[in-house]
Amino acid sequence: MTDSAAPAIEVQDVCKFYLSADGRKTLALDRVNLTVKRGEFVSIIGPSGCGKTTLLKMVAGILGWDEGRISVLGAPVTGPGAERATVFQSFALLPWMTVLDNAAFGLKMRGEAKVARRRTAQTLLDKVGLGDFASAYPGELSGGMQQRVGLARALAVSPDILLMDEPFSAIDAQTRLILQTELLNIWSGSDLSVLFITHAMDEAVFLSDRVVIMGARPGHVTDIIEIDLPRPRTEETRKEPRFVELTAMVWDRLRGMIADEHTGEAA
Ligand SMILES: Nc1ncnc2c1ncn2[C@@H]1O[C@H](COP(=O)(O)OP(=O)(O)OP(=O)(O)O)[C@@H](O)[C@H]1O
Repeated sequence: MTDSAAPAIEVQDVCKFYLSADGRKTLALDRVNLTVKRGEFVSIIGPSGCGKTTLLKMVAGILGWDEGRISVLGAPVTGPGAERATVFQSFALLPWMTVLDNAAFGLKMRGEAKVARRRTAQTLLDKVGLGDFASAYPGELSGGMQQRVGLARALAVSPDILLMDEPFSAIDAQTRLILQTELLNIWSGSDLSVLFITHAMDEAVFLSDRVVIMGARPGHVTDIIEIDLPRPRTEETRKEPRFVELTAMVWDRLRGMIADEHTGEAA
């Protein structure tokens, strides 16, 4: 059961420990709180190892936690669910399947009939600009095109919530800018709530309503920055003084933590 008034994602006082090979318990996330409202686009940025992927996997329902509560659409997370879809950095496409069957894969897992799932997948491939590549194989596509297939596959299952773990980080810089705009176009015409992990400050600012900054050792939320840039955002947005200012603000908040991390490494 979902609650129509509840936020899309609610993380309350969540702690996560990992067990190291020698049996020691390490605190990976320390009392993390995070809310993503319905229809909101929220990015998480933070130094390597601060627990961004751990948090996303917990919201996806593929990793447990030790303390606190996580709910989506008002219902406690107890595992993966039909209302959430995930896009990973690694594309995670099946190389022996055509682009169409890759895009239809989530629907196949849900038991949808072949004709219906292929029809839906074709619609989504058209939406991400790959309509003509349905019968190609992933190995024949560029990285940017493969990630478009990953996005089509995630959207094909009509999720309420899209969880994206550095989806554009393996893609060249120019294509990345184009994919950011395409993602915003898809999101703005939908009711999707998005939780997006990135290392790129300009990407976080360009895409988001709010940017959540995390610190490491143990992972915790240090800041939340409201991104008050008007929408729709376009290539012109990137040239606006406020865009530059917000990107600098994110860097200011991150810089100290990253400097500490390098000092720690050198010691
Ligand atoms: N399976 C695991 N077993 C033990 N420790 C783990 C495991 N997975 C992650 N960790 C540790 O938990 C912490 C958080 O890892 P996580 O991958 O969530 O960070 P991250 O912020 O996503 O990093 P990156 O930006 O480098 O992808 C790190 O210190 C990592 O070494």
